[in-house]
Amino acid sequence: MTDSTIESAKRAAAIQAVSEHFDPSATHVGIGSGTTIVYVVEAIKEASTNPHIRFVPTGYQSRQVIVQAGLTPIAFDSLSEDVMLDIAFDGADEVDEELNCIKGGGACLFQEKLVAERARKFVCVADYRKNQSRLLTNWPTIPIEVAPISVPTVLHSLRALGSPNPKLRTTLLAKSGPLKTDQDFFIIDAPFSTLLTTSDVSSGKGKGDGSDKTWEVNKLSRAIKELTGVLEVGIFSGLNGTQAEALRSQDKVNMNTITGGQKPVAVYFGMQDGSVQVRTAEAS
Ligand SMILES: O=C[C@H](O)[C@H](O)[C@H](O)COP(=O)(O)O
Repeated sequence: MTDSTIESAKRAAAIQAVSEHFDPSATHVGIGSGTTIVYVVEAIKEASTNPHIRFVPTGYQSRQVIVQAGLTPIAFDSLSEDVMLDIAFDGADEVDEELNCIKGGGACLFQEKLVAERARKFVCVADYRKNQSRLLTNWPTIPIEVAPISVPTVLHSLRALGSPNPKLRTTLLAKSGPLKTDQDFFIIDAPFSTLLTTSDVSSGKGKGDGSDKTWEVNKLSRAIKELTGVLEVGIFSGLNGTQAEALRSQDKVNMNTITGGQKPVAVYFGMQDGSVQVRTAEAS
């Protein structure tokens, strides 16, 4: 596989995702982070002449991409409480067959989760390397954003949860040291055994509660999030925006629905042969 095959795959997936989900009459659109989102913004720029759309970035790089495309950014915390984003687009590091995602490979995950949960529809765009049936198949670790002072404690707790060798992520620069996120926090990358899906647990393939060091996606996400010092976990799981909205409209508000959905309603994978494979919530 060449770099140009991967880049063409990302571009093809972005073009199709935007043509099938971007509505030029939208008012608020979330824009994720990473290398794939650049192609999404290019495709949106092509498709839209509406100057009234406000684009909500998920961090510094994301805001730069919006501004460089000549689009208008608006800070997440300047949105009034009742405003939902019409849609959010983002990349992913790995996606399983139930559309659970690992994100944070580029150190953005906290703002990405805020934006995904605020969107009526969250759509992911990725290349073929990210397309797996279970999480932690090809992508090796769960990225976790933590308060700097908590690093030793969180590393210790992650080992207790079954992660063999969690590591503080460092910069690749000559001046070495921990990598800082947009919140000035640190990232820990924690490996675990390949994660079970909810259907694996319901069909008796394992308990997924970590008792034998094997975890189901949602259970692991919750267990890590509960550790003091953890700001956010790079697992996007649970409900998608459509499911969360349906429950909210029936007044079935609980801890899973009050914050909105984290999972995408659709993932577009650019393939090696130039085609695009689409995985949707209905099919999962
Ligand atoms: O931290 C970065 C984000 O979660 C990205 O969306 C993710 O890492 C995918 O990035 P890329 O599109 O560069 O593969």
